[in-house]
Amino acid sequence: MIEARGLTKWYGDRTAVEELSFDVGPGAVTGFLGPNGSGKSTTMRMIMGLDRPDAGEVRVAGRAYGELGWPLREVGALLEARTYHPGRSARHHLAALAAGGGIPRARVDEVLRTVGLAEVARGRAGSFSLGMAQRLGIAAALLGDPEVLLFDEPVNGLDPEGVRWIRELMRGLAAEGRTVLLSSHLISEMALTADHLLVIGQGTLLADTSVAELTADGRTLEEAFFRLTGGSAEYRGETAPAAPARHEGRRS
Ligand SMILES: Nc1ncnc2c1ncn2[C@@H]1O[C@H](COP(=O)(O)OP(=O)(O)OP(=O)(O)O)[C@@H](O)[C@H]1O
Repeated sequence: MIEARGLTKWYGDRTAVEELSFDVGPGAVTGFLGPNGSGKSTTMRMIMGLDRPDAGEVRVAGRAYGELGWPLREVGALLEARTYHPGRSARHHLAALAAGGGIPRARVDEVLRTVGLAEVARGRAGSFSLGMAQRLGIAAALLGDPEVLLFDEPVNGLDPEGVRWIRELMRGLAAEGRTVLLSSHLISEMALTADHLLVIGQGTLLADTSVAELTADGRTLEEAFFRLTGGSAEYRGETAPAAPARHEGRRS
């Protein structure tokens, strides 16, 4: 269970997250959706104790992250790929995390097999592709066999087989009764993976609802998302490149 109450974060005079309150419950995949810059990563960082809220609080398994005795055994997260030393092997990286987190060494080989990196686990992780780095980040999140899991854009860089694998992994973790919070910009993928959705725009909560409810009137999840976030996208490109100004010559 993740419980956020009045969660607020400013960067200078910019409000990244404002008065966010929500619960993420066990036994389901909860999708975390929002346009670029809407505050998803900031929220996940606050859940993981990496950013301090300016107001409000967030609890994981009933406690603030900093109060957890063995945090890796309570909550696992993939927030960014490539958070390892490039000269270390995947196996060495995970073994160091296990040693520091009170996790049996045997878990290292288990999670390497789960994410499909067992064959390459002795090579330098610095040579990993983005997809392999994502898999290593997922292995680190799973290492402590935690009840609560957070994944920020886990399908980033994964090939179609990897995307399908992530979907099945997320669904499997939820089916085991775990709490799974998943952010992704791939709405079609979210429609296949998530049971519940938190939608944010400009740092505030726009919807806390089930996927079924959001699409009950026959709209696709993408249509529902655009309707919810229509006014809150911070960055928008042009639909066609602007034509260069023409200097019309004087005709005689
Ligand atoms: N370390 C930081 N310093 C200053 N501003 C920041 C910092 N981190 C985030 N922000 C700002 O906070 C806001 C929320 O950013 P955040 O990265 O949480 O959004 P996001 O929803 O994860 O975006 P994306 O989908 O693009 O990853 C943005 O306006 C961003 O510029």
